[in-house]
Amino acid sequence: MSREHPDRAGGASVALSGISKRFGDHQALQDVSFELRPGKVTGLLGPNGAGKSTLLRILLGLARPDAGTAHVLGAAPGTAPRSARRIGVLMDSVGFPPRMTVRRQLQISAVALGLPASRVDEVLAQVGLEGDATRRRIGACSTGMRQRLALAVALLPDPELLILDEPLNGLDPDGIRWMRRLVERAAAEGRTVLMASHMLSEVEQSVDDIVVLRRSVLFTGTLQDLVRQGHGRLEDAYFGLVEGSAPRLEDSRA
Ligand SMILES: Nc1ncnc2c1ncn2[C@@H]1O[C@H](COP(=O)(O)OP(=O)(O)OP(=O)(O)O)[C@@H](O)[C@H]1O
Repeated sequence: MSREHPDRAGGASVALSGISKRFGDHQALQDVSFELRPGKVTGLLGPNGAGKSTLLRILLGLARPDAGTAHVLGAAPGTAPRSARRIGVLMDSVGFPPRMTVRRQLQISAVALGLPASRVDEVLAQVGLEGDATRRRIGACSTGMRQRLALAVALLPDPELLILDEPLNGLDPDGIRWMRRLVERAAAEGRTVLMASHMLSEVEQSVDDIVVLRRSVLFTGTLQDLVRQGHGRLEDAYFGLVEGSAPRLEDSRA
């Protein structure tokens, strides 16, 4: 099954070229370039402070790069027509108002996006939040339930592009398997999925392509090619890249 969207015809749905970003005297991103393809899940890997969240914020138009260009669904970040309904974002599941119920939070998000109320029940079912769980105050939800709610908000608009920052946080093994299937299905439907995660073993099971970031792009390509660099082990390939890059990172702070 493949969804038809004009921006998906052939080209990349996200293209970054030469993106750099500095905070004071700290160079957070340096000359970052890569592309994301429709129908693929791309894993964004990198150690703490590598610049992953900064990059996601730039993609969403929440931060401005100092240099470089970004195209997201055929436009500059944050400017694609109807972008709020074409991009689903899971970045933080702790920011919800604690006294709000799960269902009410989704109803408000649906109204804000101009979506029909029926969409709320559809996504609640999709993320496995039904019955009593939908009437629970968010403050009384488990971390895993909040993560499912955050994903439900991301899925509400039936987006072409899904940006997921640490989507597996707080999920139990069953939740992790469920998330993997959901992401796989999203890609099979022709969506573009970018997933930042520290969980290498899970990334290895979920993604088609990989970007390894540590201020600069250390690798961009298929999972298969990266694993081959580690002689069959993603972990070895990852640490080979990341540990090999450490001196250059320190040099940059001078
Ligand atoms: N608004 C800001 N002001 C100053 N420094 C910032 C700001 N945002 C990020 N940084 C710095 O930029 C670097 C990259 O941060 P970022 O949060 O993008 O990394 P990350 O890869 O997402 O890390 P983590 O895996 O820990 O979430 C870090 O050194 C961080 O302290």
